[in-house]
Amino acid sequence: MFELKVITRFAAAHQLKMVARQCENLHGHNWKVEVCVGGETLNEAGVLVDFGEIKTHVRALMAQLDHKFLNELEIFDDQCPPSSENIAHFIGTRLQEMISVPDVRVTRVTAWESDDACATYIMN
Ligand SMILES: Nc1nc2c(c(=O)[nH]1)N=C([C@H](O)[C@H](O)COP(=O)(O)OP(=O)(O)OP(=O)(O)O)CN2
Ligand SMILES: [Zn+2]
Repeated sequence: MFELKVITRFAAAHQLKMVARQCENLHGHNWKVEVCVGGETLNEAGVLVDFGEIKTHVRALMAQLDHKFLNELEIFDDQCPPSSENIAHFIGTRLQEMISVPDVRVTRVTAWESDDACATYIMN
């Protein structure tokens, strides 16, 4: 299998309950997001899918998150708070819906909220 990775970033604010107490205060992160897509078959140009297509889709998703107060977005709520886990899940599931190339699927999304902490959603 071939796997491609595209890295993007966004800045946003959030509040989390029931983690470390200081997370309940409004605060922000500069998230780094790694998106991986995989597949078996290369096209006639010798690529799985154009990096540009993946970047276009990921940028559209980043635009929904960048410089937002994540708790106020419709995609998050008390059952799905804006943790790095749920951010990675949101990006992965939406990106899969956007990719137009058959047999290319999102394999994993990693959301780094700092240099030393990240959450990865692995797609089935
Ligand atoms: N599994 C998760 N744990 C935590 C998440 C998360 O999304 N998934 N998020 C947070 C908060 O975003 C919080 O802002 C991070 O705070 P903290 O862990 O305290 O980060 P620090 O850099 O301040 O940590 P140090 O202890 O100074 O390294 C928390 N947990
Ligand atoms: Zn935080």
